[in-house]
Amino acid sequence: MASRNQNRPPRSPNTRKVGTEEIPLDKRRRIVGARGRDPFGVISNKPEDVANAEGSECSTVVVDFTSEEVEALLNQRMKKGNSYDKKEMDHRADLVKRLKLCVRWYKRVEEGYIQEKEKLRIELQSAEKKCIDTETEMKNKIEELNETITNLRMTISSLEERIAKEESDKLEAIDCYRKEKEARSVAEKLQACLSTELEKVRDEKSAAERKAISNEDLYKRSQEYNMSLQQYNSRLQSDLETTNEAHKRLETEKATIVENLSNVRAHNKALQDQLSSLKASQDDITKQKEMLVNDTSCLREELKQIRDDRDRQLGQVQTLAEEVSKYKEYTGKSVAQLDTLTIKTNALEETCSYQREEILKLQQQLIAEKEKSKMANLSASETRIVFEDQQRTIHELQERLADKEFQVIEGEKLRKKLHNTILELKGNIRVFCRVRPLLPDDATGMDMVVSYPTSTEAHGQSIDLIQSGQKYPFTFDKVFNHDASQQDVFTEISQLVQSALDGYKVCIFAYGQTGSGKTYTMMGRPDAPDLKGLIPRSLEQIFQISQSLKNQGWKYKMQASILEIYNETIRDLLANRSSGIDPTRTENGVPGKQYTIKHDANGNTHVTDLTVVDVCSVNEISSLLQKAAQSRSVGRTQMNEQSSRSHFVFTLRICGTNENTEQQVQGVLNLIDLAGSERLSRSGATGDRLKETQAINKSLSSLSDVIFALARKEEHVPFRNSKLTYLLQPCLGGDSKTLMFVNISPDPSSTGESLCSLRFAARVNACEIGIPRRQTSTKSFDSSRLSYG
Ligand SMILES: Nc1ncnc2c1ncn2[C@@H]1O[C@H](COP(=O)(O)OP(=O)(O)OP(=O)(O)O)[C@@H](O)[C@H]1O
Repeated sequence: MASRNQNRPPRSPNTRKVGTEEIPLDKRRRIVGARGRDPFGVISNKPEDVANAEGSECSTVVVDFTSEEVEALLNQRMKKGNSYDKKEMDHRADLVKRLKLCVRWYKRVEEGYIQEKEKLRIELQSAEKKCIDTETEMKNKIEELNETITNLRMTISSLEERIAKEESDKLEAIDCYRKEKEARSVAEKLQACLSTELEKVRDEKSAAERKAISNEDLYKRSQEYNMSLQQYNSRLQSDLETTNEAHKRLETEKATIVENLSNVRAHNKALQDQLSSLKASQDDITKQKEMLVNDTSCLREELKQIRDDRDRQLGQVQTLAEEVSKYKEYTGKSVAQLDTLTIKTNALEETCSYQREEILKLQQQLIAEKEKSKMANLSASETRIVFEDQQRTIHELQERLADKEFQVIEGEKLRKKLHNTILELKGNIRVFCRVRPLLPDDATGMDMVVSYPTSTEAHGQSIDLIQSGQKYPFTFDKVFNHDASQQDVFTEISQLVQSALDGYKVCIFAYGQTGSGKTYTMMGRPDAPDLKGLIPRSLEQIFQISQSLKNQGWKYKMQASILEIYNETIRDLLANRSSGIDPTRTENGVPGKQYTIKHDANGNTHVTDLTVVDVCSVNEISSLLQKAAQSRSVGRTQMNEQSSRSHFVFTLRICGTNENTEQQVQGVLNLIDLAGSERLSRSGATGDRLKETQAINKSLSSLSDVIFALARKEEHVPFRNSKLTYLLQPCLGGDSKTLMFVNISPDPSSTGESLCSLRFAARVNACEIGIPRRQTSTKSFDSSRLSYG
């Protein structure tokens, strides 16, 4: 790749020091090559050095050289042109060699420069393409990420809903479980109570049964005892009866004995013996009787005792019988109680078994609920994990999004910078030429007046105009021939429209003679989509891009105004003219609108009383353009204009703010259809028509002067010379972008005007670099010649 430094010519070593002291730094060009060797060793007096230098100058190392030095070298040659001695001849030969070297070096540098320019262009194109690719990729990624985020948000909300539902289910289950537990404990307590009561009743029942059995035993024993007592009593009675019978018998025996005694007494004596023996036997019997009486009393006492015992026993039996009956009664009661208790117990047992079943069911339910709760806990924890995962993912995505947004913003900044660099490299002031096709009304039967050189260098940028057999060549940034479509033309300027959105001030002019296609270029035919001009296409692009930049946080506010300048008078084309009266005119002594142009410190232009409309869509703009076209035609009729003799200025102010980066841009897009340039001689002007043509020519030459002065950074810029230039003052110069279309008619009868237009445009075009382009010379061009007189 050719080094940029090759653009500088070599500098002689003997002039180097002087040059460093004398020549200002900004004018000096310094070249640094690869090897660090001074190539101007070759420009010494030694022929071998020269030869070496010729072979090695491609590897030029350090060279300082100025155009003044070359001039000095040439002058030196000229001065010494008259001496012919050998030394002088050698010196000249040496000079010639050095100059040849210089010339060759220049050629190579020029080639290198062209290559470098080409490469730079290719690099810029690829960088631009890359930038566009990155931009679309970023946009796609952002869209993808936005989609993913919305999906994730939806998933999260559904998961949150599920979690909330499951939580409520879980709480319900827990509540249910708690209630069941309480019911179960209450039932268990009741069961325990009833069991103890049942146990008590059972104990009581068994005690009562035991008591009844013992009572029955007692009763039986008492009856048995009673029987035995009755038997004993009857035995005692029979014993008493036998004893009484024995006593009676004894009594009778006594009587018989007594009788026998008397008998015996008689026999007493006889029986004395007997008596004594009888006495003894009587004593025995008395004794026996006493014994028997004792026995009887004993028996009586015993009987009494037995009777007492019997009475006591009877009392006891009675109490026992009472007790038995009481016990029987009690047993009956107990049995009834037992029955009721048994019924109760049965009922309780039933309740118990029912409750046991219920408890079993509840336990099963509880187990199921526990399972459910476990599952719910599991799924909740799983969900929580998923949720946390998703939150992490969201966080990551958000971070990535922020990164991408940052990258997009940086990319956008880079794109803007590159875009602007490209435009600056192309030139902040550019001139395009457009030749319209021949129209049926154009003069025919004559030779073609325009041709397009086809050499590679000039291809697409050159145009030759033939007038009276003489060829006038011109070079512009771009030449559109009669075949170029509206889209072809727009493609070339669309980058400028982007610049307006990026915050730059852009002016696009259409300049040319009447009928050369200015209005066709700027407005086209809005009804036919393919034939739409630059204004509708630019506005469509602006709204499209501003919409697509919304994703990056950009919001745009657009304001449109449309005016025309006729005879140095401003006409508001958006003013309401319901009465059909021009608002600038005074009516009944009331002064009309003034339309004074004012510029503020921020570089904004304000035209007093001018209608400024906020616009949000292309449709709104279309209706504004329609309204302006109507106002323009009404104005023309009122002012008795024959054709388009006014400058049409469409201004769109773009105010963009980025809420993400807090950036602000303020761009202006001016689209201007200039009044047709016309030679005074042609217009056949007299009176008002003459004044009108003079005003147009003055403002056009003023425009060219202003652009020229701005490009050359001249201190005095004559903005106030015309309303048009004063109006556009903040939008011209600096880093503003200016594009001039010079429209040419191929009509052979208007070659003079075409030549004039091309010269005008060539002058504007020359501003960009300050020197004439190709063979187009503007040095001798005087703007006063633009008067077309
Ligand atoms: N590139 C083109 N292709 C086809 N027709 C064209 C082209 N340029 C201009 N014309 C036609 O030429 C005629 C004159 O064009 P236009 O009205 O745009 O010229 P103008 O420079 O605006 O004239 P004026 O200064 O009078 O307004 C129109 O009929 C237009 O349709």
